[in-house]
Amino acid sequence: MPHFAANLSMMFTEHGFLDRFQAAADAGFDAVEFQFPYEFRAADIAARSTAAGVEVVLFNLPPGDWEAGERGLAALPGRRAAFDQSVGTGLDYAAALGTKRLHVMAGIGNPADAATDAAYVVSLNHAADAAAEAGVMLMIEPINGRDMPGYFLNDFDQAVALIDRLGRPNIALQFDIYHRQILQGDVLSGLEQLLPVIGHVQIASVPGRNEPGSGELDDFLVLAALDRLGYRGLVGCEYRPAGSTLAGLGWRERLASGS
Ligand SMILES: O=C(O)C(=O)[C@H](O)CO
Ligand SMILES: [Mg+2]
Repeated sequence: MPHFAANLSMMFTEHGFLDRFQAAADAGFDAVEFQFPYEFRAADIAARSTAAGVEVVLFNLPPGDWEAGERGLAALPGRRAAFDQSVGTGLDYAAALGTKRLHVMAGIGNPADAATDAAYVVSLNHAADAAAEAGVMLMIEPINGRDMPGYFLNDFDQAVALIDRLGRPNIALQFDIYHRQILQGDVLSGLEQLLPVIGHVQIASVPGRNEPGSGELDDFLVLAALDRLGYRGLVGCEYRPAGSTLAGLGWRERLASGS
């Protein structure tokens, strides 16, 4: 059975953010991830994750001005200084929390635009240098255009070609099964082919983005395939519980029992 991380931006939202660490531990998770921790002090988050005994395995770099529509800065030609600053902030939080994986959001932009593509490459190279010094892996994740219209990185082939082109050992693919199924399906072949460049996996049902096992895909078959393929990394539970978080956790027992 894969090693699961509770996504605290989507799960346990019955509690305030800082209380979600203990709630996840009480529900049997020893690892957590979340999207944006930046409205809280890193020291306060570290105190809660340490007290709960959960490892913080992944979060995102600051995404720019979310309210104004920004969804990351890496591919934005005019936002290089802000991107560099976001790398510094993300790495400071990672150091405080002991986190070894950071997701770099690309931003809204046209992949066919040469200036945008060039900005993305320069940004990722810069971030990879800084992250390497800190022993941190950077993740890039294709995101479907229904959830995030206009997102620059919206294709798995595009992401893998970029990882190859950059050739940086600390840049890897965040394979979100939910986005993959919406973007192109063929999930099992994708996992098998891309395994060498996958640094993190996330899961949610499609189309509802709820608990695994509640959508169109046989998520249990996909999770079994991850084991069979030898994936030993984390699987982030990046789903919105259909009801209460605890009531929805029965999928773990169903997975374990194979029913
Ligand atoms: O939306 C997703 O799938 C993510 O993993 C990111 O954290 C973007 O918010
Ligand atoms: Mg994701």
